[in-house]
Amino acid sequence: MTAQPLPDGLSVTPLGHDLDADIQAHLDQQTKPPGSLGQLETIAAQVARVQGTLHPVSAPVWHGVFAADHGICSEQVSPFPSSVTAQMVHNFLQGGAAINVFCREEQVQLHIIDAGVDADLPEHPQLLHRSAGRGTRAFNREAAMSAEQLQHCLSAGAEVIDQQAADARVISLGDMGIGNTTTSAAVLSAILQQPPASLVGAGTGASTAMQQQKVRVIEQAMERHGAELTTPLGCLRCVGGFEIAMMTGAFLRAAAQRKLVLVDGFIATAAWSVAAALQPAIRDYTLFAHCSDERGHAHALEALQATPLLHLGMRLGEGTGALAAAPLVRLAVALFNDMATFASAGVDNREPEAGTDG
Ligand SMILES: Cc1cc2ncn([C@H]3O[C@H](COP(=O)(O)O)[C@@H](O)[C@H]3O)c2cc1C
Ligand SMILES: O=C(O)c1cccnc1
Repeated sequence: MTAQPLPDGLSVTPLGHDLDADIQAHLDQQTKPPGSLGQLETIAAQVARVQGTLHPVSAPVWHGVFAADHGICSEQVSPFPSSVTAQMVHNFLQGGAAINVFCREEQVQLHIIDAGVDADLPEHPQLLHRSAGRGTRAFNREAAMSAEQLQHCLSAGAEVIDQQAADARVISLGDMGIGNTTTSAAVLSAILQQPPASLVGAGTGASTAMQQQKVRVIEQAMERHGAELTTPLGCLRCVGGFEIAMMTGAFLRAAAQRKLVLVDGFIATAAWSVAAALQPAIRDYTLFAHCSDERGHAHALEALQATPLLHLGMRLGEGTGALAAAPLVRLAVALFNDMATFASAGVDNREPEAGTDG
């Protein structure tokens, strides 16, 4: 087993607590009973802490959809053919996918990243060519990717953040890759040390028999790769995907650059779980946007002690769940910045109760 190095620029510094008291005092001076805006207050406080300011901002938001193909599709783990990955990339570039509508409505900048799609893709201003190869290998039979491909993915994910999202304050990542619910279940199973059956679900609509096949190929992979799966990068190399590894690099770089990261559904959570295993401080910079209807997602979030904001019954990917939470971040930050205080509005603050100290 060879140790895999983590590329430079991916270490994440834990947030300090210097501003915490000022942030809380600001929230408590606003014209509302203390804490009455619930999680909107928590979100605003987190954005302020991430940005190190009492004047946080919720824009620009940058969204990247990382696309790649998966060798494991040769084992009949998805009802859809791998060709759909490239076809959906064309759909993204033509503006017709769900994520295009989210980005237009939210005025979010969108890039598609070819992390390793099995097709020739066109030149297009929104498409970034960063391919690590034309799809991974079937991970139940051999390692999904080489050590060089893994390093390429981690570095390319980080570079995409530097090159395309330098001024963004919020980073939202999505995926496109037929077969990647199986890949993600394998990654999460190894990272969280949970049985594959607890993380496998229907994906794009797998039957019960097909879900049993998904469990089988992951169990075969566990047996084949053994101790290689005990390190986060070994796990990514043996059973990961090109888009997932690139998302891991992008998540780490975004947090290293003190940007807020929005985590989408099952696939993004798999990529994030590797990032968190490498750099636990990434949690300080993270909002878990939603709980996907993919069966293993609730289980993974619970194991990661992560509380998602939304439960909308979505199970699409592309980053749609992440962007569904973007309006909440905008609202939370606007409330923090724009509400009057008791003093400025001339509203009487609460009085100490008789017989108590405070
Ligand atoms: C038309 C279409 C659009 C999608 N957009 C995201 N996914 C989602 O479904 C795929 C994973 O599911 P599985 O593991 O079952 O193949 C990923 O590409 C994911 O992003 C899509 C799937 C389809 C079919
Ligand atoms: O939650 C997700 O990310 C997801 C679920 C099903 C299919 N594709 C993605």
